[in-house]
Amino acid sequence: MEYVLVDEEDDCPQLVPIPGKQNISTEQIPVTLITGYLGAGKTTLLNYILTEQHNKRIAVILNEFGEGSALEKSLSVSQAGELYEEWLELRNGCLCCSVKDNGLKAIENLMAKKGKFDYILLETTGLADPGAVASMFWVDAELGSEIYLDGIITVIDAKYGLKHLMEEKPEGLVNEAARQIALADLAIINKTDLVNEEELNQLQETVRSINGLVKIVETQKSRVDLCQVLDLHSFDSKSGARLQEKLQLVKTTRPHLDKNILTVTFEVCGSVFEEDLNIFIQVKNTLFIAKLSVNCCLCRNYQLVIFLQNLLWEKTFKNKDGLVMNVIRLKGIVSLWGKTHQVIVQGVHELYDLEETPQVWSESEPRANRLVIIGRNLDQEVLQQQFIATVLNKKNRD
Ligand SMILES: Nc1nc2c(ncn2[C@@H]2O[C@H](COP(=O)(O)OP(=O)(O)OP(=O)(O)O)[C@@H](O)[C@H]2O)c(=O)[nH]1
Ligand SMILES: [Zn+2]
Repeated sequence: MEYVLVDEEDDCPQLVPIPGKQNISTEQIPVTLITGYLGAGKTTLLNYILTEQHNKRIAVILNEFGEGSALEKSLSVSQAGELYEEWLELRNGCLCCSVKDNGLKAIENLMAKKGKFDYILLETTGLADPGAVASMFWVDAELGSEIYLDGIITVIDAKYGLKHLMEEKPEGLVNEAARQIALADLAIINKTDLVNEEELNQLQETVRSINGLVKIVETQKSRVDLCQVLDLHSFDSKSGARLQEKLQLVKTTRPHLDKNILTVTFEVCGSVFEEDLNIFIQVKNTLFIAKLSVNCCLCRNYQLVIFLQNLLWEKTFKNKDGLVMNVIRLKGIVSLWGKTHQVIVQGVHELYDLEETPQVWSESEPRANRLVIIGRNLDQEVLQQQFIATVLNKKNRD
């Protein structure tokens, strides 16, 4: 069942079913976001994918939208080696702020005109915040869009990557290069021909210290095995089985350069207690309801919801220096009371989502909740304690 949000009186929105939307075909097209600092090798990667790929109709969208104020921007789309241009009207001249209204619609219009693509690659500018673009695609997919977010790739310049990561930003601002790494599912360290082994190791370590979950590959001329790039299913439950193993390998990191961004992980045994209460969750974020409505049976798990809300929206968690924790990406597997299947938790900035995976908890193994959180000012101990205090039922802890 699909829902739309009807925001009647200020803060009490209601969900209303959209008639006739139930039977929408689920054949959605994956979109992969390609981020990376200026000159890292994004376009080289796109060209490589287009020439390597033979059995997919891939559309490449180059988001060359600068900071300028022009209302119309062109959208270059290349498909099967053919290049054409579309004109987009952007209200505020920046794709990340308007992708939902315009960018996505433009892509859908394009498909209506030119026939469906099998895959979409979207290159964002070196400075755009990929998190904003990513969350829009993510939410839209839940709302019945034809497109879903498959993964986020960042291309890093082996020679200048460290320098970009070390750039000091004014108080409160995140280093863009670090943020791109924090969000990524795959980091491609490109131009390895320009560095020696020691430099390469140092960069790898730094990338790993920011994002303990990201897969790192090294390339020259962005030549990477396509199965490492496409169809990653990083945001859906299809990654469930692999994810559990992967999460177990992740370690809490010590920040190397950007003092702030790091990865924190913890495991708490037991199941999250599912209160069978008809509590109306106080919601401030409309996108959140939109997402929860899709998984309505899970949202009753309000203790977990409260933990996530405190972490992502209320930002009530502080580290030991009193600095507010700020999450860029979150991933985990939780065990809900009464559910035989593992549940995936995903978060990008302030959005999060719970989804049951096809993976069943094994009878012989104790159930556990494992979270990996990437962001600023995180403290592993504090987060684990908060998780236990907020989420785990008392009965469970004793
Ligand atoms: N030495 C070396 N140069 C490379 C490699 N890969 C790409 N380049 C060069 O680096 C330059 C920038 O590559 P692009 O692919 O245009 O980088 P980009 O990230 O798309 O750059 P912007 O779109 O400006 O942000 C080009 O001149 C490439 O030929 C590599 O592995 N080694
Ligand atoms: Zn923007």
